[in-house]
Order: sequence, then C-alpha cells, then structure tokens
Amino acid sequence: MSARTEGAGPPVVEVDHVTRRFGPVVALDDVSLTVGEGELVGLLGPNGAGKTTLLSLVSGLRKADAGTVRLFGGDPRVASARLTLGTTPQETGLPPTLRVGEVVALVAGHYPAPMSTHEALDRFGLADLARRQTGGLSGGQKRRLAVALALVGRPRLVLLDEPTTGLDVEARHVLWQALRDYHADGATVVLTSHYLEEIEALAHRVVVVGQGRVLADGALADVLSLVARRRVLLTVPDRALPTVRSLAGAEVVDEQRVENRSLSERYPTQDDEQRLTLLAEDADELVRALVGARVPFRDLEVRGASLEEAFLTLTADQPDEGRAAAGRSADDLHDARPLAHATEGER
Ligand SMILES: Nc1ncnc2c1ncn2[C@@H]1O[C@H](COP(=O)(O)OP(=O)(O)OP(=O)(O)O)[C@@H](O)[C@H]1O
Repeated sequence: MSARTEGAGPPVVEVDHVTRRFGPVVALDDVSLTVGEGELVGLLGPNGAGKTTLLSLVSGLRKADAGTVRLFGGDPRVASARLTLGTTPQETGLPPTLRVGEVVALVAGHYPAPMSTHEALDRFGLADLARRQTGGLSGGQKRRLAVALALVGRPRLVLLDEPTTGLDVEARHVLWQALRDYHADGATVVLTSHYLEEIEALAHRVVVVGQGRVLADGALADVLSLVARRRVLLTVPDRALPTVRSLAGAEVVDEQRVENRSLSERYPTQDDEQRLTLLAEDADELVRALVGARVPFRDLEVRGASLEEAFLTLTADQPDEGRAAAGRSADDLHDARPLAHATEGER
C-alpha cells in the first residue's frame, strides 16, 4: 500500500450538498462530507438514517438528485474513478458453487497489484476454508469473505457497509484487526455501523447520521462524549427556567408546555409549567445542582442514554446545534440499501 498523502491531491471523497430521494422519502437531505486520504471514518446512525444511500452514491451505484459526489476527484459513475475502490455492501451475492479460494483469485485477477490469495485468506482467518464452496459458508464466514474481496485488490479506499453484522465476537475481532492493519498500510476506510462499540474500536473520526442529515462530525472522543450524555427529564414552573438554563454541565434540548398541570394531584400549581429534557454529562451532578439551586422540579426521570436515544435526541435537536456540539466540521453522508440490489431504474 502506498504511503499516506494527506493534503496532496483531491480528497478521496467529496460529497457536496447532496440530496437523494426515493419517491417521497428523502434519504439524504443536503449532505456534505469530505474524507481525506488515510482517514478511518465511521458512519454511525440508526436504521434508515441514510448511511447505505450515501455509500451507494460514493461508489457510483446510484446518483444524486442534487449536489455532486466526487471520488478521487472524479465522477464515481465513471469506471476509471472506481479503479482503486473496494466495497462491501450489506448483502453480498457470492457464486455458491465456487470455492472460497477461487472467488478470491477471480476478484484479485481484476486488479493490477492485488494481494495473493493466500494473504487475503490469511488476513481474514479464512485459510482453512479455501476449498469450501461459498454456498456452504455460514453467514459470518460469508461476511468475512465479502470484506476480504473488498480488500484483495489493495484499494486506496474501502467502503464497508456494516461489515461485522452477523459475526460472533471472535470473528468480529479478527475482522477489526484486519481493517486496522489495512488502514495502517495507508488505506482510507469508511464504514457504517449501528454499533457504537464497533465505531469505538475502529474509527478515528465519527460522523453521526440521522434522518438523512449529518448530526455530528468530529473526533471519536468528541462524538463519544456527545452520545454518552444522560437525558434528564423534569417538570418545572416557568419562573425556574432561567435557573435551569444557567446550570453548568447541562443543555436544555427540549421544552414542552405542560397542558394538564391542574391534573397533578401531588404537586398542584397555578404556575405555567414546562417539561424539560436536558442532556447532562453527569446526571447525578445535575440533580445535586437542581436541589442546591432550590429548583422546584417534579417528575424527575434520568435515562441511561442508549445510543438509540442519543440518536433520537440528536435527530430532534436542531441540526446545526448537533454539529456544533461535536466539533463543527460536519457535513454528511450516507445510505443503506443493499448496493447489489440497485437497478438501472432506481439509479
Ligand atoms: N431503494 C429504495 N427504495 C425506497 N426507499 C429507499 C431505498 N433505499 C433506501 N430507501 C429509504 O431511504 C432511507 C435511508 O435508507 P438507507 O438504507 O440509506 O439508511 P441506512 O442508514 O443505511 O439504514 P440501515 O442502517 O437500516 O441500513 C430509508 O427511509 C429507506 O427506507
């Protein structure tokens, strides 16, 4: 693999104000994202966020309705721009009667300087399966083979759509290590995942995608701190709002007027009230601060923010604020349909 050439030449991927619809569904909504040579970027987002759609645009399988996508400075729909691209869609159709070693050799034969079949099989723990017909592989073994096929040609850019779905823990770790090694050789890697753990294990930069938009884009640590926050919900009278908003370490992300306050038997009040959702780095500290400031709150809930909840919160948040919170370099991306299923009509 060639040495990294960050800063030299065009970015590996440039997505500029891209929108992509499927009928009434806006899969990508004015997304911009740049990936430089040698980056290892994780696209994190819930189902339907637009991750696969983004990858399919970058790999030239689909085209944008608006905006531009560049791959190594060229049009990804032109074959020459894809010469040094390796992809693994979510679902891979493998010829069932060909043996694992044969498929690897077949794919390698399409590239000018591929890995040897032996090296590709070895990197992905597939050496013992070289003579097995692909139709006889388990789901996890097929995933590993799919990733090996994406890398056998030594591409400069690898796009991996949920590479470890269906893998057991050991196989997942084998694959993570193979990807780390490949990236260390100088390649640029973009992968999608639903799993924070996977992104944490691999990515240096994380792009959180939701509802077709980039919600956050930043260094791994920045994005982790964003999604690791806790959600604290509480109801307070309007007069306490300035105090709550001024508390350090918490951000009010939602306010809903409480309509049925007269129905609250335990805490009858004549005041107008708001149901607040706060994102707190330390929920315990926030509750102590609320008590210390004598905020007359009720119906307190502290939720361990699952990643899904973090996504929902980010999605509900104003997109600009979401980006700013994670580091302001955001743009966007993404897609999620099995790439192999794209038809000419769909493109
Ligand atoms: N071929 C298609 N036809 C119709 N709608 C589509 C198609 N491909 C994607 N969509 C829609 O576009 C939106 C984004 O889908 P996409 O597959 O890109 O998301 P994703 O983040 O990759 O999801 P997942 O993590 O579930 O794979 C979804 O609402 C999806 O239903």
